[in-house]
Order: sequence, then C-alpha cells, then structure tokens
Amino acid sequence: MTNDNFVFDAIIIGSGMGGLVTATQLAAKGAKVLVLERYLIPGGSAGYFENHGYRFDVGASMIFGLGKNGTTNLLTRALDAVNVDLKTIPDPVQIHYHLPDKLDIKVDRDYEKFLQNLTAYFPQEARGIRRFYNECWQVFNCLNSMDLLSLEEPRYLMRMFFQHPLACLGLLKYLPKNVGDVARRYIKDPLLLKFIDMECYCWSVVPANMTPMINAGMVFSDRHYGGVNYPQGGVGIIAQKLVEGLKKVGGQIQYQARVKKIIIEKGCAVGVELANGQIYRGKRIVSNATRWDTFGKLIPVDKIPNNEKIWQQSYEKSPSFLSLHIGVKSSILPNDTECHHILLEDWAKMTTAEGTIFVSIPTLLDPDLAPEGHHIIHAFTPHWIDGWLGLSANRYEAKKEAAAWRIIERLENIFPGLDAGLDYLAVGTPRTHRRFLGREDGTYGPIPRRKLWGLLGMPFNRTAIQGLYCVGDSTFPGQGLNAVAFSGFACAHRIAVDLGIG
Ligand SMILES: NC(=O)c1ccc[n+]([C@@H]2O[C@H](COP(=O)([O-])OP(=O)(O)OC[C@H]3O[C@@H](n4cnc5c(N)ncnc54)[C@H](O)[C@@H]3O)[C@@H](O)[C@H]2O)c1
Ligand SMILES: CC(C)=CCC/C(C)=C/C=C\C(C)=C/C=C/C(C)=C/C=C/C=C(C)/C=C/C=C(C)/C=C/C=C(\C)CCC=C(C)C
Repeated sequence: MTNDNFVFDAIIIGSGMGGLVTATQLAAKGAKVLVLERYLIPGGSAGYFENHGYRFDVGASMIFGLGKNGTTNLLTRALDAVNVDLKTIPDPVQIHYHLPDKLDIKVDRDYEKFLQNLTAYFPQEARGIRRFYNECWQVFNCLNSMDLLSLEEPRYLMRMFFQHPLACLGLLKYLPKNVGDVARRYIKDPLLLKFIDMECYCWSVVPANMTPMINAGMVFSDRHYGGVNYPQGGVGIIAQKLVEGLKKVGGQIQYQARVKKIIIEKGCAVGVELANGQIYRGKRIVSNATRWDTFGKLIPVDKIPNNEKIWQQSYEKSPSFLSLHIGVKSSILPNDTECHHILLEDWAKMTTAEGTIFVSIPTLLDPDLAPEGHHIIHAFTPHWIDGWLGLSANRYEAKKEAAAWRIIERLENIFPGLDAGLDYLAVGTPRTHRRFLGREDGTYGPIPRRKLWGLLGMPFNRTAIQGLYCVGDSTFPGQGLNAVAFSGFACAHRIAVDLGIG
C-alpha cells in the first residue's frame, strides 16, 4: 500500500523525547509532520507503565530541563512552544550518595550547602572543590546565556558569535575537554577524585576522564539553578503533553507503527516503509532510533556510510540496565528519605555489572503514583545483554529472580525492612529494554571506547545520506533527557532552515 499523493515535510521515526521535540518544533513552524512510533504510547525511555495501581517510570526519574529561567530549561521551552505545560515538584536533595569509605554525601539543591557537605569530608581540599565546581559553572553560564540551536547552521553560529562572543569562545574551549583533566588540576585527594568519578558515572555511565566537560557543566550546575523537578503525574506526562501540543499545532502521530526500512532513492532518503507494508513519503526523514538500529536495520548493512563505520570505532554501546520496579509499604521509609540514591560498596566495582545501584523513589515527590500507604522504589544497575541471551524461559526467570534478590539484599542496608514491606516487584532486563524500547541490546546510549576529545566526536543531526537526520542520544551531546531535548531543538532548526521555513 502506498500513500504517494501525500508528502510530509518531515517524518520522524520514534516518539522518544528527541523525536517529540523535533516534531513539535517543526510543526510549530508550520511543517507537515508525521511521527511513527512502534510502541503503544509515546516517550520511549521516558515512558511509563502501570500495574497494581502503581505508575512506574520506565527510565530514570531525575529530570533536568524543567526549570523556569535561563535558556537551558529545554523541556519547559519545548512544552511552551506548543502551548502546553505541566506541574512540577522541586526535589530538595538531588542525590544521596552511599559510597565506600563511609562517604555519605547529599547533593543539596542549594550550591553552598552541597559544597559544605562535600568539604566536611575533605576539608584539606576545600579550595580545590570550590574551584572545580565553579569551573563547571563557567560552562553552564556560557550555555545559559544563549538560544540553544543547531551548531550545523552557519548563520546561527555567526549570530551567536556576534551576540555572545565570550560565551562562544568559552564553549569552544570546553568542547574537547573531559571532566577528569579539569578535576585533577584542582583536586589531588584520590578518594575525592573517585567521588568525582561517581558524580560523572551516575549519569554518563563512564568515569570522569571520559565524561565531556560540557555535559558535566550542565548537570553539576543546573541541579543548583533550574534544579531537578519531577513532573506531577510521572515522567511519562512530558511525552503525553508534547503529543497533545503536537496535535494542537497540526502534527500527526501513529502508534504501533514500526518502521522497517528507510527508503533511499538516488542516494537520498525519501520515505519509510512500515512493518505492515504501508509507505509514507517525506521531504526529510528523522530517525530517533539508536545509531545501531538506524544504520544496520533501517538502513541495510551494505549501505552504511563510511563515516558511520568510523564513528563506531570511537563509540560503543553502553550497557543496559537490570531494573527493579518495586512497590513497598510507606512505613519502611523514614520521613526524611531523599528521592534519588546511589549505592556502591566497593570502588573497584563502580563500572561493573551490578556494581553501582541507582535508586529513585518518585512517590516521595508525587504520592499519587502509588496506592495509598505505598511507595515506588525504582532500583537499577548496569547489565550487559550477553548474559541474558540463549536462556530457556525457566532459566531466564530464575536468573531474573536471583539478580533481583541480590539487589534487594543490598538495598536493605539503606532501606531496612524493604524485603518485609514488599508489595509488588517487576524486573526488567536488557532483553526487556531491547524489546520495549527498540534499542539494540537495550543500550542506554553511546559511550566512548577510550578517552576521546570531549564532545568533538559526537555527530550532529545531519547524516551522510541526504535527507536523513538522526536525533536523540546517538547525537550530540548524548544521553540525558535535557541532552536529547537539545538534540531535538537542533535537529528541527537544521531541518527548518533546509526546508526554507526556519
Ligand atoms: N531522567 C532522565 O534524564 C531520563 C529519563 C528517561 C530517559 N532519558 C534519556 O532519554 C534518552 C533516550 O531518548 P531518545 O529520544 O534518544 O530515544 P528513546 O529510545 O527514548 O526513544 C526512541 C523511540 O523510538 C521508537 N522507535 C525505535 N525504533 C523504531 C522504529 N523502527 N519504528 C518506530 N518507532 C521506533 C521507540 O519505541 C522509542 O519510543 C536516554 O539517553 C536517556 O538518558 C533520561
Ligand atoms: C563552532 C562551534 C562548533 C561551536 C560554537 C560554540 C558553541 C555555540 C557551542 C555550543 C555547545 C552546546 C550548545 C552544547 C549543548 C550541550 C547540552 C545542552 C548538554 C546537555 C546535557 C545534559 C545532560 C548530560 C543531562 C543528563 C541528565 C541525567 C540526569 C541523565 C541520566 C540520569 C541517570 C541515568 C540516573 C539518575 C541518577 C539517580 C541517582 C537515580
């Protein structure tokens, strides 16, 4: 079946946050936009599922970009652009770290309080700590002073250089830098450097020497500026609202619409074919799937452009996660429990499977996500898909259960009584993430194979195939909701200029 007589301005494959920001931005500019989503609801890894009266976030619940001021509040801006908004709940302590060597550190929303908490453990490094985090603020202040759009659009770049020369030079200086090099200029204490590694690892899934300074500037400063704010109703609300806005401005979305292939004619992407045979044609095609899914599945292996093969020599798939979606009796959590926790008992295991445990308890901010008298605890830890393949159904279930109880046993150290208070448990593995999110091997996104030059190696939105763009965490600046929102703004900007509507 074909639909040749109607050509969309842009077809977006996938309704993750990257895809939805691209779609809403383009539709708001008057483009005819179609979003094709393989799943039943929008959001991808920022989606949700419901069971037993609980509404669980699929991915991390720590949300940046919903602040009120500046230019880096990209989720707020994306919602505003299509005349929708949502209520948010500020998170007073952004992370409570439970680390080896008895480091029990809280990242308070208030910057000075956070510095005090950290300095209390490392008084001899007081000056270095302040100088390091202040340098992160320099990056953030540069970003937060300008409109954030496509770095592939020369007129925008010239305008930014003309209007904000110092901020642009600052960003250019930091683009090739990693956190580890900057931190080691100010900090000597090996334990404190391990803490900085964890500060990076818990969102970039690589230690400080491989974490781009630009991204650290965003995360380490915005948590004290716009802050971490939880969307009332759960993370999935953001995508639902963006879809509501998309429709308001004339865009379309179809669910259960899995794109099987991107149609290339004379070297140019001109349309897509769905698994059910339906064909849609578009002037521009955008893939919100991962790079491994885009180049290898949607584009056949023999047509993968050379530059993509070269990129894959520098970046690899990060691990996926083992996720425990837990419902517990409220009585097991003391009243002053924080929403997000990081647990690690042995520094040597930080980057290994089941080493670091990430915990979010979103019901401390939004109690309506669980039945009365109950909380949600979402605990997740890195896991690679390899160990989950080739198992019989029974062995797969048994492996899931064993892994889940290992995690629960460790969580008992910070939440005593968890086991006894358990009301509901659903376990997701890398296979679950692969299946429901359509991400190869369930990967969380690309990570450098070795130490690289900051963000310089991350591709922008255009690809070597004319008419085909990528958006989401496989593009500059990588993982994180606010990061993929940036990639959405940039992608829509570049396409709008290409279509003559930007
Ligand atoms: N707290 C947080 O910061 C937080 C929370 C959730 C998610 N995230 C971030 O979101 C990022 C991912 O966002 P994203 O926009 O890159 O992608 P995504 O993986 O979330 O979304 C991609 C979407 O494309 C769909 N899709 C894939 N292949 C398809 C096909 N062939 N046909 C139709 N649909 C298809 C998927 O179903 C999914 O909905 C992650 O890096 C993660 O860091 C962050
Ligand atoms: C000439 C040229 C090329 C440039 C001129 C200079 C210029 C204008 C440069 C501009 C650069 C720009 C615009 C860069 C923009 C960068 C942005 C917007 C980066 C944003 C990064 C956001 C990140 C990394 C957000 C991450 C968020 C989180 C929290 C991710 C994940 C969280 C978890 C997995 C776990 C949560 C933890 C717990 C404890 C549960």
